[in-house]
Amino acid sequence: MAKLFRAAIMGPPGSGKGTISQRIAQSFGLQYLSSGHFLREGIAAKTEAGLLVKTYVERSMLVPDHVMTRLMLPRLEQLSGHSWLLDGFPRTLGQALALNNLYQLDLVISLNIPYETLKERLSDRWIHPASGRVYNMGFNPPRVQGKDDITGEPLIQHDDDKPEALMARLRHYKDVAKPVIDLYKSQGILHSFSGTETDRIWPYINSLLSTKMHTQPSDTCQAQTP
Ligand SMILES: Nc1nc2c(ncn2[C@@H]2O[C@H](COP(=O)(O)OP(=O)(O)O)[C@@H](O)[C@H]2O)c(=O)[nH]1
Ligand SMILES: Nc1ncnc2c1ncn2[C@@H]1O[C@H](COP(=O)(O)OP(=O)(O)O)[C@@H](O)[C@H]1O
Repeated sequence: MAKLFRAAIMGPPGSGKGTISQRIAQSFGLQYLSSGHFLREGIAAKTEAGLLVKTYVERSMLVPDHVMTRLMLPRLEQLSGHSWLLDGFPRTLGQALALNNLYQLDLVISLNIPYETLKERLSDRWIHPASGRVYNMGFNPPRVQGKDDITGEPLIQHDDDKPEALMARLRHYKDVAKPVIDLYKSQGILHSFSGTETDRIWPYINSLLSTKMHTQPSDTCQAQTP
């Protein structure tokens, strides 16, 4: 059977994880799972998971590791037989170790983007809440202002994308991510990319993935089949 490919993308809020993940999913056919989107979906649908995490997500606090792993690991089990890309999970060392017990990641992408760039991007970020599609009024504006391209539904902004909340979020991200990054570095699977423009970083990621997925045959065709 073809070897499955398993990857994760890390980086501070606004670093382009969602944007790059969408390109990876489209170009390489990986199943894409964003923890933030998954949690918000549960909250909107008032599922058991949604009720459990609501207070944390609404205050931009990390959901405790035991809750997060209890939600995400079964979700990954549903993707067995597919190659996948995780965005936003694992975020802590505890989550990374729990994931490690079940799956060996093939590749972790880490994005290093300067603070000023993050601030500018997030103040301009608009989201279609139902799908998680992300727009930016300068970089990739919707076709009709304030409306999602596919559904025509209204776009929203997250409160915690405002500059006053950003510095604390970034500091917190760095503290929590460091041991996770160190773990993946020690496993030899971490690849870091720095820059201020997604379009300049993307060709390097594209070529890295082409090489990695080419050297180990993947199930990308299966992954695209519903
Ligand atoms: N100006 C600009 N905006 C970008 C670029 N890459 C992504 N964005 C926008 O920056 C915001 C944050 O990107 P996103 O992918 O949501 O980052 P995430 O928080 O790491 O998932 C979104 O509004 C994107 O459309 C870029 O190269 N330039
Ligand atoms: N891996 C995770 N561990 C704990 N909480 C998480 C995780 N992923 C997402 N969350 C929760 O969901 C919220 C939104 O996540 P996300 O969309 O990734 O945005 P951000 O990058 O701003 O944290 C977070 O503020 C947090 O409450």
